[in-house]
Amino acid sequence: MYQLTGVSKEFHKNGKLIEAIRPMDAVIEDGAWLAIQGPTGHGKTTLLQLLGGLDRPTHGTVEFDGRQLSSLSESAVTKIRAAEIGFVFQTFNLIPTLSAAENVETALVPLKMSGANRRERTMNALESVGLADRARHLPSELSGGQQQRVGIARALVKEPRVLLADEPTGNLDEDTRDEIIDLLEASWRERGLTLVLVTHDSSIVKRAWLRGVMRKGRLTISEARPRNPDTDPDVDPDAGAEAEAA
Ligand SMILES: Nc1ncnc2c1ncn2[C@@H]1O[C@H](COP(=O)(O)OP(=O)(O)OP(=O)(O)O)[C@@H](O)[C@H]1O
Repeated sequence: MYQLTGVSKEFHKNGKLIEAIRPMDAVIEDGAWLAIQGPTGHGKTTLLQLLGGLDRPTHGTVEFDGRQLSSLSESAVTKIRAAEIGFVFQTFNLIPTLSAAENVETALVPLKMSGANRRERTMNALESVGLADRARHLPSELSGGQQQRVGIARALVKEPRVLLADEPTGNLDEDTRDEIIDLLEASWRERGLTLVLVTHDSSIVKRAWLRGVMRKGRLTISEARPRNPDTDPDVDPDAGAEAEAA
């Protein structure tokens, strides 16, 4: 799914150089469930932005499904992002003046489908997160957990290949956190997604399949738990090798 080679990201602020990502390599296999933790300011969000094509590395290449995000035009990356990459944010990022359904539907606008098709997919997505009966509610009329469910429906409605979640439960209490992680995990399992999630919460990392640690701008990935063949979907063991050969 992802192959990062020699990737670094530098920022310049007030005449100072900030090395948010130091030169690193990584492979994230198709169908992986990777939870990334690490101290604050060590590059986790920056890494997610590179994986999502929201930003470009200073050096190195980010390959997504055989395509080098770093060398594609802005419009080509925007197209990939719109069709194949779902984002979930800590602060939900819903548009306050739009209903739950309208917020979800916004993700389909760039995909050029009929209004009827958009509305049908929107309702299916809201139903899949248990919020069909809240379709007309504004974000301010929903609880934090419900708002995050809308955020997840918005990310899933386009049927992405990857879900990138940045502290998706950071603003929620523990019970709601567990519900949201259950939902993300079910989506990963049922839809065969690749799930990459950043969190400060060790109890979430224990549920993931792979544990990533981001320290001083470098990611190391290790197995968090053995794969359970009864409940975990298959991954394509050659995905990394294929990306390497491409
Ligand atoms: N747009 C930017 N301009 C300048 N510096 C930036 C920018 N984005 C991030 N940084 C800096 O890069 C470093 C890594 O930031 P990043 O947000 O990736 O860390 P993080 O691990 O996600 O932190 P947290 O856990 O607090 O969210 C920090 O020193 C941050 O100040």
